[in-house]
Parts: sequence; structure tokens; C-alpha cells
Amino acid sequence: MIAKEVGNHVDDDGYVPVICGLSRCNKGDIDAAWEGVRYALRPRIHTFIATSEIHMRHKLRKTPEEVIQIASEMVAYARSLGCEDVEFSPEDAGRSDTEFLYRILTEVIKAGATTLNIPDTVGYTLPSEFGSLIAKIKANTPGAENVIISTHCQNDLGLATANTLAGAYNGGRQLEVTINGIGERAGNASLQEVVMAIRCRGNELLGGLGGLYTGINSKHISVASRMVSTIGTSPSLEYCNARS
Ligand SMILES: CC(C)C(=O)C(=O)O
Repeated sequence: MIAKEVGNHVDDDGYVPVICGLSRCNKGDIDAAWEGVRYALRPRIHTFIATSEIHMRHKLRKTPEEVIQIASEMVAYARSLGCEDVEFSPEDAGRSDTEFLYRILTEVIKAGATTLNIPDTVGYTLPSEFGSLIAKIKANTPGAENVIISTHCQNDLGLATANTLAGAYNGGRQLEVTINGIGERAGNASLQEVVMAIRCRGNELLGGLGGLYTGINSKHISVASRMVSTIGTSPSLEYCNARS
């Protein structure tokens, strides 16, 4: 329904939203995601697999080579369904070996990934580290110049917005955020904080890169924020409750 209704809406200025389905790196998930998004004018499949040592060894029980093979096969599989827009995430990238990230990202680009999303899944990095990770991925991943680099920052240490901005400063051109910062545990980077930081300081602070801007009409943010706050508690409250 979302794909058919929202995904077929063309704004007055010609903008059409991308409708994206998230899936683990397996055919069943990817088929289900494709079924959910395929009726949109701009469908996308976002597939992910963990790349940190701790996740590969204890959660996936796979070797790094097996993880690379699964990731590239599943990105190619998503493309083979007719989906021209495929996002790939190396889950727990913030705690992954950077050399391994370059290798897996190189392979998924070859397999057809169009966006590389870099998640700080457990909200562990500091802004300097996350910014440097984005810069290093851009510099050391062959083919990265032809895809969009994206950030996905969790807020466990209260740094999701700062990390997202550091990612943008270092070349991230898709920033994954949520209204009011809702999300797992302490939440994700907050849309309103990131949008307003870029709006207020993007030209000045990020001017060396030609200035940054978003296409978001900030006048609608407070209405959206109030609406979302009526249907759930805030991430920080959930986080405190979970720990008390
Ligand atoms: C699936 C990915 C993007 C994710 O949510 C995370 O790693 O936090």
C-alpha cells in the first residue's frame, strides 16, 4: 500500500519518494522486501550483514570470506529481481576492521550496490572516529566514487547527531535519521537536529566542501515531531527504563 500510494505520488516540483524495504542477506527476506516496494516508482532494497569480528564469529558463525560471498551474492540477487537501486550495510561497521570493510564494500559495488550505508550499530564511535571511517572508506574502496555513501548512527553514547554530521563533513551524502530520534535502545540520529544543524551551519562549517543542504522543508518538522510523539515514548526514556 505504501509503495502504491506514497511511492507513486509526484510532488509539484517533480520529486518522487524512494520506497525502501530492509532485509537480511537471504533470498526469502529479499523477495519479501521486493514484493513490498516493487510497485513504487522508485523502489529500493536495503540488505545488510554483520562485518565485525564479534558479530561474524558469534552471531553469524561465518568466516569473513563466507560473509563477503553472501553479501555479494545477495546484492546481485536483489539486482536480478529488477531492482536497480540496492543499498548495502555492513552491520556494526563502527566496530569492524577497516581493511575488511574496504574488501566487502568493493565486492558489493561490483555486484551492483548503489548506496553503501555505514552503520555505527551499537553507537560506539566518537565523531572523529566516525568521520575518519567515512573518509577512509571513500579513499580506499575502489568504485566508491560511483555510489552514495550513507551514515546510520545510533545514540547509545549520545553522539548520533555529532557522528552523522562528522560523516556528512567527510563525504556522506545520505544521512539516515528518524523523527524525534526514535529507534532501538537510545535511538538513532534525530532528523530535526541533523536537518537544523545543516540548515544553520552547513554553509559556514561545511563550506569547504561546497556547502551542504537538505531538501527538507523545516517548517513541517514540528508538526511531524508532535505527531510522532503522540504514538510512542522517547528513545531516551525507553533506554533508561530498560536499564532500571
Ligand atoms: C540494518 C542496519 C542499517 C542497522 O539498522 C544498524 O546496523 O544499526
